[in-house]
Amino acid sequence: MISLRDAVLSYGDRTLWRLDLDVEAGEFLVVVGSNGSGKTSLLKVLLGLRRLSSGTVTVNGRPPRRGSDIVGYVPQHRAVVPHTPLRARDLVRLGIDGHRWGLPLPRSRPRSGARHRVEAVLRDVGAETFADVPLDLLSGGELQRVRVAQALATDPRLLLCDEPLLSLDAEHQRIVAELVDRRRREHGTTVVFVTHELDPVLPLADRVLDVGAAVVS
Ligand SMILES: Nc1ncnc2c1ncn2[C@@H]1O[C@H](COP(=O)(O)OP(=O)(O)OP(=O)(O)O)[C@@H](O)[C@H]1O
Repeated sequence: MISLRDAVLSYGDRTLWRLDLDVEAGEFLVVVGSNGSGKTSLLKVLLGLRRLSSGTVTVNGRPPRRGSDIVGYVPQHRAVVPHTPLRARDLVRLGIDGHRWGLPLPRSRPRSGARHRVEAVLRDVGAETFADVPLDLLSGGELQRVRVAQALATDPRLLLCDEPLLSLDAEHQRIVAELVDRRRREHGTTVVFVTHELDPVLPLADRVLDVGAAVVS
């Protein structure tokens, strides 16, 4: 599903990592590394939002393409704007209608069946009961479930999660990690999961990649 060959990411003179990596379909890869080691940058390469400095990357056999339906993304959490008019179900709907990743993408045409799809993913993550609650009123754990639902809205084959356990208590860390893993088990979705919290995901992970150890010396 993912292949990186002699893949190097540098910013100016600073090389963040050099990676040779194959991730199989249905694999659960956990990515760790210190602050600033390049974990988010790796996800952005896989999303087609950053170019490698050298080497090659393919996702599902092709160079990554921004806005691809086969990739779902749970970005690093940012605070919800107070008094936002958006409800949980609206956020999930945006995952289908084109304003994914906070970027206005060209395809903003509503798709047939989108409403049913929104209901289905809200059900999948157990968010039906708070689907109509404004986002700024949701608890951290509820909001994180809705953000996972948004990433799953296009039925992706690859799910990229950037620290989805941040600021959740231990119980909700387990709930969110298991939610992602259930998706992987039931649909064969490949998972790349960036986290500083290893305990909740170690029982689920096939492999752990330390990008901090993948730096060129
Ligand atoms: N466009 C850019 N130009 C220059 N430097 C950048 C750019 N984007 C990111 N960086 C730097 O690259 C480093 C890696 O950033 P990245 O966000 O990938 O780290 P991270 O491992 O996800 O960190 P954290 O754990 O703190 O979220 C940081 O030092 C960051 O400042």
